[in-house]
Amino acid sequence: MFVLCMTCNTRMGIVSRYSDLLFKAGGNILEINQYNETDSGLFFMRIAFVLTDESKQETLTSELTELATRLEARWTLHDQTQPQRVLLMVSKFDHCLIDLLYRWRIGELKMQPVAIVSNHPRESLGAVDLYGIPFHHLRVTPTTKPQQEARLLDLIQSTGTQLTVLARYMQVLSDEMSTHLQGQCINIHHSFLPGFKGARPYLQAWKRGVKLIGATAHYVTPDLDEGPIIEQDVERINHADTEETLIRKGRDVERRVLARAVRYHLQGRVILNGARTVVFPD
Ligand SMILES: Nc1nc2c(c(=O)[nH]1)N[C@@H](CN(C=O)c1ccc(C(=O)N[C@@H](CCC(=O)O)C(=O)O)cc1)CN2
Repeated sequence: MFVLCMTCNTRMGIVSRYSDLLFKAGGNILEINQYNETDSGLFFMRIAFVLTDESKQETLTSELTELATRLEARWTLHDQTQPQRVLLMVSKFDHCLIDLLYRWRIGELKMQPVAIVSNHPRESLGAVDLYGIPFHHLRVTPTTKPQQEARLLDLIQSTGTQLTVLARYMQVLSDEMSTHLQGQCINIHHSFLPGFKGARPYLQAWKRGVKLIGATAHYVTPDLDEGPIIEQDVERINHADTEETLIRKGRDVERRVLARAVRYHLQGRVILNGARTVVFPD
């Protein structure tokens, strides 16, 4: 199966042009989603299709390129039989990492984990099964971040990483690194953004006395906790909760929000729209 994502200035006939092109190329559309953003005049579309004759893929790609040029469209085409190479990053809290690895092991997340990176030694993860995925301890201090990030960048390039997931990685990536990874790095923030940014959102939530806590998965940008949001969810809490019970209740929300965001990204269901996203959920 292939997934085509495109965005361009809206006009009549975009859907029919693509569906006609795919039909003539022997493509069978399995799922199609589109959205017209009236304010901006932008059009967004995702088409999942199979090719009845795989040998036509090259011709199809050149025809799609021509059409995108005529439409001045931004587009991507992913062969879903080629799982994306994913680098997972973690600090002390491993619940999101373990959850992603479990969903990968049972086939829910179609990805190819290529490395697990932590700023803490392997022992900090205890007896967690990493299924033979190479583990890299990249220690960092405020003064060694450039060197550490140079090693991280080497690893991302040498493993052919296509998606980096910050699964409770608690170090701020530099402007250079987050810009280099634009649209290819997803972070799980343990609050319902824009509320309670920073490193201790559950303490902030407890002090504020909120009745709902949440989690937010977003693409990483140089602006801390400001990246385009992919997915969010909440959990009801009450006056009797402490920071500890919020951290416990928060773990479940973080796990499901990050897993959904990673799945949507891997399935080509997220299209960047400036500082926001268009998401076609499954
Ligand atoms: N460029 C970005 N890098 C990271 C982002 C981001 O949005 N843009 N998100 C963080 C994750 N995060 C919240 O979700 C977060 C992590 C860490 C901190 C923080 O203040 N860290 C301190 C050090 C904390 C420590 O050593 O324990 C720091 O880096 O000085 C705030 C928010 C991941 N990276």
